[in-house]
Amino acid sequence: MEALEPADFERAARARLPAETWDFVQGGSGAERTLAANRAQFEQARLRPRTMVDVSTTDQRLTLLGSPLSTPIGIAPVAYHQLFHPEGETATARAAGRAGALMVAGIFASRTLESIAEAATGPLWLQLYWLRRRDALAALVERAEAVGFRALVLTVDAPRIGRRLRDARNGFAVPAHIRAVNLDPSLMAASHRADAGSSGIADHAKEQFDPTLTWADLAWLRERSSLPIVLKGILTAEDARLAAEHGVDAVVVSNHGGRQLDGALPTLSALPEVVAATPPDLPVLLDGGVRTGTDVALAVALGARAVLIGRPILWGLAADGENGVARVLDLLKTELDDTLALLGRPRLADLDPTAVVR
Ligand SMILES: Cc1cc2nc3c(=O)[nH]c(=O)nc-3n(C[C@H](O)[C@H](O)[C@H](O)COP(=O)(O)O)c2cc1C
Ligand SMILES: CC(C)CC(=O)C(=O)O
Repeated sequence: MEALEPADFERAARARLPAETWDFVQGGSGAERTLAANRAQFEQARLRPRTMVDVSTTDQRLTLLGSPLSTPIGIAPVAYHQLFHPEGETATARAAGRAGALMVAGIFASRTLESIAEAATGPLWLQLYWLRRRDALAALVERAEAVGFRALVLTVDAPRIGRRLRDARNGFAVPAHIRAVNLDPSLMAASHRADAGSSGIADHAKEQFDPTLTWADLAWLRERSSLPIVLKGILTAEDARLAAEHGVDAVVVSNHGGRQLDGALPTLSALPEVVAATPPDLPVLLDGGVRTGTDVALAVALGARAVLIGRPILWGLAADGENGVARVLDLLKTELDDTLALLGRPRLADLDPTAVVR
């Protein structure tokens, strides 16, 4: 049967993936309240359609940190794409290129930065965690810059890993043959075994993530790279203001897909305060629970310049590799196009808060 919405890929992916991988993807932290709330906010919001507007052409193109994009729908950073398809991140990067979409590769990518860059035909950003081993981080930044990555995305909501009960119950560990190949194996060993009542992911983070990260540390990253710096995991006006004061180039309103602080604000609720607290020229992106073109329009109307998609990309990748990811992106783009036309707001710039009732 032809897939007509991203949820069709969700069913296909579930049928293909081992149960513990499925739980790793779909799960959140704690009671999964934030995971559910991300979706609930999109489901409860309503659009105010305008009529008698010429919508014979719609346009979802934009420029983000200097890169032209065909769509405001980008790919969120996710560890270990080879958990979902043998080609891993290179398949995802090719699909992003076909869609004219941004791809954010993860620090725990299972393919090398060089091979991802070679597969990509569109803009790539690299996500970083604040590792204790700053020398490894510095080397990664240098490599990323050398092969053409265009921004660094520092994830700031993970000083440690949220309590993910599904992974702890499953004793989830990254299978030995799937590796974060851009980092020295000695830094990754803990990911591949799980202690009782924990997961390899959580144990690894405890060992390797540096929880002392503060605003003052951004200077270290600035010194090492001329690439734009994006902070991922901002949920409050206070932190948005600090990001702007520290010269950050963009922020991503994110609660890590409900995988970190359970009970944290859903992202669509946090977006307006972050947008209000940032200067107009500082792009605000959003991720968490974006599943349809309507969701994209809601986020853009409330001030997001672009959205990132996490799990649906993995569903496409698991179901059909590069073609699955390309189809998921294509479906979302088509849905957004329909939404812009039926809403009477044919360009992204026509979307503003008056398009939304919450
Ligand atoms: C399986 C999985 C792995 C993830 N790995 C990372 C990661 O390595 N770095 C990161 O910053 N975010 C990671 N995230 C969070 C995503 O970047 C993103 O914030 C989240 O998935 C967006 O929500 P959505 O899945 O509801 O679209 C991961 C999410 C999932 C589901
Ligand atoms: C390997 C993990 C730290 C990746 C992650 O951020 C996540 O699972 O949410």
